Amino acid sequence: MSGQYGGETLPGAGANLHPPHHTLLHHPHLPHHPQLCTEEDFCKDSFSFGVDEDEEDEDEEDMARALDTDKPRILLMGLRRSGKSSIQKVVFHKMSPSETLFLESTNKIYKDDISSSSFVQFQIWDFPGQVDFFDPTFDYEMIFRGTGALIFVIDAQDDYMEALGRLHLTVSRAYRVNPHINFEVFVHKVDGLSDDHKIETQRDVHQRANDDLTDAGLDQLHLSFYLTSIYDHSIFEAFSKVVQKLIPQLPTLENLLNIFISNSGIEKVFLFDVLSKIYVATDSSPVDMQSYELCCDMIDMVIDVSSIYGLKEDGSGSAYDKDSLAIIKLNNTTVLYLKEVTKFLTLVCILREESFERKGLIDYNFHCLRKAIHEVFEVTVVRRNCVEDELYSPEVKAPLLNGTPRGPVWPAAFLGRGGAFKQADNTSASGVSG
Ligand SMILES: Nc1nc2c(ncn2[C@@H]2O[C@H](COP(=O)(O)OP(=O)(O)OP(=O)(O)O)[C@@H](O)[C@H]2O)c(=O)[nH]1
Repeated sequence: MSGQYGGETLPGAGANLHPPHHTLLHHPHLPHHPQLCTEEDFCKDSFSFGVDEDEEDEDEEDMARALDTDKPRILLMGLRRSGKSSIQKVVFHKMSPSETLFLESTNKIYKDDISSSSFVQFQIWDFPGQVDFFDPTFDYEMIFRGTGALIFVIDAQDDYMEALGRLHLTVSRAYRVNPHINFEVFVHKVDGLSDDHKIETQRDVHQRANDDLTDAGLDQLHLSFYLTSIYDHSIFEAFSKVVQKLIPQLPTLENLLNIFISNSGIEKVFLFDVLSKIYVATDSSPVDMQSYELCCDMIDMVIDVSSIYGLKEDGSGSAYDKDSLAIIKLNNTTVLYLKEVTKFLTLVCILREESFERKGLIDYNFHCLRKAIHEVFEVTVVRRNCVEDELYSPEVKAPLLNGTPRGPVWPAAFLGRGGAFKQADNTSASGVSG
């Protein structure tokens, strides 16, 4: 076991909660991530198009294999040097932002299989800047057909008119092939802009992109816009939103978290993917960046301290496991409470010190919540297996998102069968379904 800080308070932690931005660099003790090992492994799993002819057959086989998988696919597209590879490396490979300065230009599609959570299993495909839709080796129809989200990255520090033209071409093609794709636009590198300039740029990009779509008769195509930078948490926030749209269980999780916080006197809760610090769900109160950043920093700190002091003497063990738990009391009467939920997920709560006096109640409710979350995913896996075993007809495939059932699945604990949350006044609260 490692990383247990149960009941311990780290004095003055609030003041020192900002370790260097990405201290998690290549942690060997995080849950095994098949694609996170080395750059070499990463490249082995890539495939290319429009490259040397003798590589083509192999590449096509790779592509066919990749397309065969049922995992949701997220595409990263945009002009050269807009920041696509940097985003992928910083969010999923713990590269520090300053290291991205040395990234070489991508000339192949890199397929990165993210299996960092038991249910958020998706692939990120990083495209080279010079994608040519007219290149016969680039089968864009096949690629777009299996895509869940298309992220188009626009460099906000550059003249973005060319990027807007490319955005229009890309999304209109993709939409014609697969109208179910979520189209996400990252107005990126905004760290170099003043606050006013950021807002103005986003407004301008939004306006021009939508005008282009209206002119092309594509008003029904919806684009979502995010201001992002790899130098702060905005890129993680934006990616969280992108990923959440691909999680069919999101409404169930949100309901569970709402019930949990209202019965436990908690102010805000995030369910995090530990490795990427993407939050896969939160309660329905608004997210403010400060709270999100605080929770991200807490995860970094727990993993860092665990990696140093929590492993066995022979260095075995994991920096994050079922006993991982941390409590930090800040100097402004706020308490941060982190607890393991699954191998890949952790819950981070923000609450007042006085609410934390009822720790027993919080722990009991956490136990119910944890059980419910496990049931959500067990039900999902069972349902997925049943569906896959029974039929492969288009009718059955249709409601699936790349192999995962859409629509809410109600765990027993949530429905009041397998348990119930306790309320702060100690009465029992059976779950409200729906
Ligand atoms: N200031 C700033 N620079 C960034 C940011 N993201 C990426 N960059 C820089 O932008 C440059 C290009 O980044 P890449 O990630 O290589 O861009 P790309 O879109 O993958 O480029 P291609 O592979 O040529 O298509 C690098 O020098 C990065 O350090 C950001 O958020 N802010």
